[in-house]
Amino acid sequence: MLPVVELKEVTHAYLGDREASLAIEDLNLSVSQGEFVSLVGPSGCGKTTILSIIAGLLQPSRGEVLLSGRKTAGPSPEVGYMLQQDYLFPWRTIEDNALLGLELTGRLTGSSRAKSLQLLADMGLEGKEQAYPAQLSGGMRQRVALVRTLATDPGLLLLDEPFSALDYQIKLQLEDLVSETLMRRGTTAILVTHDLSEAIAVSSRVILLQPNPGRIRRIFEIPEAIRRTPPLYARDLPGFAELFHEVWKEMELAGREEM
Ligand SMILES: Nc1ncnc2c1ncn2[C@@H]1O[C@H](COP(=O)(O)OP(=O)(O)OP(=O)(O)O)[C@@H](O)[C@H]1O
Repeated sequence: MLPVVELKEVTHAYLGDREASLAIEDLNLSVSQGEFVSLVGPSGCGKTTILSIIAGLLQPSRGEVLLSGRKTAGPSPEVGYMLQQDYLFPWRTIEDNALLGLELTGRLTGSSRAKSLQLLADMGLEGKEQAYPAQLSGGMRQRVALVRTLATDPGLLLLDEPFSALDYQIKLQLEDLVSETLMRRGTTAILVTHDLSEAIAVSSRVILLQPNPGRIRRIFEIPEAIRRTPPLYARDLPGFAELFHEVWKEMELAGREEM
């Protein structure tokens, strides 16, 4: 089967007035259907640049990105992008916010609306449909943003630190919910996070990047037992702490070598 997303020799330099800065260089990455991959690494190693390129928001200076085998040219409805901030519209109800992606892509029908309302209920938001964002907690708003992204049924979900602004306990609950929802739907996802324990708990593969320029330093395959266990409980499994220390050590080295 074709990979959902494939990066081939992708290089990107940001152009300033006087000089170009090389953000990522010769990056090769392939993500298969149903995989949940995390990108981790020291600040500035190119994680957000990679997501922006996959989302079609940024054209790489060199190399190519294939979505299900097809070369990308700009943003695709196949790709859902969820950010740290929820970006809900304060003047729209929760239901109307959740349906926004469907509306904008001309896919709002009786059946897609019913599915979205069900998804809101699955996310524990039943009864909140007619509320406004300001009446909800941060964790609830982030769940609405997730429903809005999933409602369009993207083949690939990009998550840029979606839990980092939340309280620790809420963050753990949301990790569980998102991981379970994505696994059930078979959604392919790429997560950017600074939280190594989150990356190990939710992913099938953790990709460690190093900066200057951004390159893949090491790929950690997450053992099946950890992968199949809800993130909250995965953290207590044998082998989790060792894996955490291994990734941590490698990340320290990646950060130190650039200094
Ligand atoms: N718009 C831009 N213009 C110029 N340089 C940029 C721009 N965006 C990012 N960079 C540079 O590209 C490199 C990669 O940045 P990027 O934001 O992708 O890294 P990151 O790993 O997501 O960082 P962080 O973990 O701090 O969010 C950094 O050196 C950064 O300074």
